[in-house]
Amino acid sequence: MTETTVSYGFQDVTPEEKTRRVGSVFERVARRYDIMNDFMSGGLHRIWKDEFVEKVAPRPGERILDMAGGTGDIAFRMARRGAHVTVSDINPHMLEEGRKRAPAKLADLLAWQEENAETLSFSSARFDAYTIAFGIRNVTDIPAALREAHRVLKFGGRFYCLEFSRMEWPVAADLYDAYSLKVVPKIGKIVAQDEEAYQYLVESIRRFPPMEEFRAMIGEAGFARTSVRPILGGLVAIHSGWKL
Ligand SMILES: C[S@@+](CC[C@H](N)C(=O)[O-])C[C@H]1O[C@@H](n2cnc3c(N)ncnc32)[C@H](O)[C@@H]1O
Repeated sequence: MTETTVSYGFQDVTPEEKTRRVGSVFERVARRYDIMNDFMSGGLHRIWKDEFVEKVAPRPGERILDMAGGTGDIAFRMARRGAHVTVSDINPHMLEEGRKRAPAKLADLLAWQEENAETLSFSSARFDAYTIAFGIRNVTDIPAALREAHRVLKFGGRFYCLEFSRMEWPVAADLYDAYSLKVVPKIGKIVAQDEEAYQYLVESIRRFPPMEEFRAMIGEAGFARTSVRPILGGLVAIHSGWKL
């Protein structure tokens, strides 16, 4: 009998092993996670996150679940617009860094809760919107996480995902490949003292499904009116869908 495997970067491992290894990656990098994002992307991740939150268009009083919310970058942006945001992540070390960084004036709008995206403890039809930024490719069972996103949304609720994808500009794509696979792990070694963690993070981008394939997966989870907006030729993409 063949054992089910999933990708951990370029390696195929058991689902349990992926969950364990991803947990270890984010435990190790939690303290340097935010500074590494600036180093790796030259600050671009801030612009992508701003664009993502523009698309979400949170309204005052809305209840939003920011899944795989890590150290809170997306949640802070949405809470600044008056939304009540539950920041959930499987990793307590990432949430702990987020709590430390949270602006005091947003405290009443933020709740922090450890959760596995695949098996949420929230009741059904609870949130107006669900966001997940640079998180879904780290989840072991992606279809299960998408089904859970659909379950916890109210009817009329919105789903948004920001994730790295495949750049489709030919020359730029080759340069980006070389930069991410060869340079980023070295930056990880210097800044976060962890080359292996950043090797995984860049390899996992290559193993993530292409935009249209991922869009189909969102549809299979039950979402309607799915769409995808590529940014920088598909380097990153914003996927969205509705629970109708
Ligand atoms: C690259 S970080 C993204 C953090 C944040 N959303 C951001 O944009 O900066 C990925 C996060 O996914 C979380 N994660 C991985 N697997 C998860 C799962 N099954 N359920 C919830 N969070 C998960 C990790 O712990 C990590 O905090």
